[in-house]
Amino acid sequence: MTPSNNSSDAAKNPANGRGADLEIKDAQLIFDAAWEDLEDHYGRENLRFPKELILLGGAPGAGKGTNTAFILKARGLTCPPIVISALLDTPEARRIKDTGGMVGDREVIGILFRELLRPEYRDGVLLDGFPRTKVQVECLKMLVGKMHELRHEFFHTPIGIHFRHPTIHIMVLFVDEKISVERQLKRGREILAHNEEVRRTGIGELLEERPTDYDVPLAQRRYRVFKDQTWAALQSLKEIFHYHFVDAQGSLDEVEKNILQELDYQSSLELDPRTFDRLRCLPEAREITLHARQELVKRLDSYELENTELFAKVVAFIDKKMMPIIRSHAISGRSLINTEDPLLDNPLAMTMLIDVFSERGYHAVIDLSRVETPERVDLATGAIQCRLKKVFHITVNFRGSEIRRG
Ligand SMILES: Nc1ncnc2c1ncn2[C@@H]1O[C@H](COP(=O)(O)OP(=O)(O)O)[C@@H](O)[C@H]1O
Repeated sequence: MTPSNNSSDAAKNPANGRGADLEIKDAQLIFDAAWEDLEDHYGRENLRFPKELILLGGAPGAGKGTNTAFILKARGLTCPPIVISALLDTPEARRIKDTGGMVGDREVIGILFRELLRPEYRDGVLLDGFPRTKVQVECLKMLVGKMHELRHEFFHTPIGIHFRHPTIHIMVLFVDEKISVERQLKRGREILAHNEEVRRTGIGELLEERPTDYDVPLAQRRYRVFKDQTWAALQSLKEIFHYHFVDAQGSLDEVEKNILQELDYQSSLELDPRTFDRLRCLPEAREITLHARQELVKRLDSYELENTELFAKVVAFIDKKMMPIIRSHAISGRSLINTEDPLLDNPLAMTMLIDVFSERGYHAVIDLSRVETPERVDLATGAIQCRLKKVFHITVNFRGSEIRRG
């Protein structure tokens, strides 16, 4: 594998004219190659990935390394984290990292996928620094897709237990450029001091000295690369996975508090996979309210165009039969209208009525009751024959008048 590949480098820079489609195609090619390699090397039944992935992102110096142990403890994980930049250790990868750039997606994906298969990560693992680009984000989505596919494939087999429902958390530690640069330089100073001490005493291990931790323009470049590429790429994961945004500007204590708060809040969402599968067909309230207004407009226009006659009847019904009553309740803002009009037997007419009121700023609710009215008695048997009467109770609420008596 080559340390850097041109296609993904180009994809990382939207300014060079390559569109999102090409980025996805790149991702598909990179993913397919990496996946094929895994299947050939390990066999499909051995592609056992971690049940839980915690993807820790954030600007350089945001505190990813600093807070890793704390996050692992909070999630009950005991295995060490996977630090992506530490995995990328070829001379070429080092050269790119030293100048504040990013190593090619092909290399990152290839190395990471293999690493994820290590048995110690089965229950869950934290990844520090992945995904960093749009292509890596797409590859992550494809990987999770494959994890679901394998889960279904092996569900009813003796090895089904190794293919559990994956839970993916994205945690982004946010700091601004000023703090990012300050903390990168702080880390540089700490590492220098540590290494001097190791050399002096011969005790301990030397830490890597990164050029970006000692040079303000390089540290700034790293921040900007993060902001332009990684930040945007991470946003697209919000809708798919558990997404935690953590303000990491404050003191260590404050950041820990923010992390716990985020994890606590989201843990209520971590249902058993079967429960989740059962509920996921129901949209969340925010999803349906988000586009409610546009949907209403679309429906009203379609009534006018496609069901003109019925729509005209509904509007005439509201105008002639309901509005006089509603007007007489203008002070209270609440009126209840009962009707047996057969127009409302048509469910579409009912929907139209509710929609028209919504569009005009009212809130209408329809309730239906069926009343059996005795019509005839069979004198021989005593049986009573009833007629079914349908009564629609329409409640219309709106903002009443502010006028108060007295
Ligand atoms: N909340 C914080 N307040 C002050 N310094 C911090 C904070 N979080 C991290 N640091 C310091 O910033 C430097 C970089 O942190 P590090 O965890 O290595 O960042 P990252 O892994 O995100 O690049 C370290 O010197 C660390 O001690």
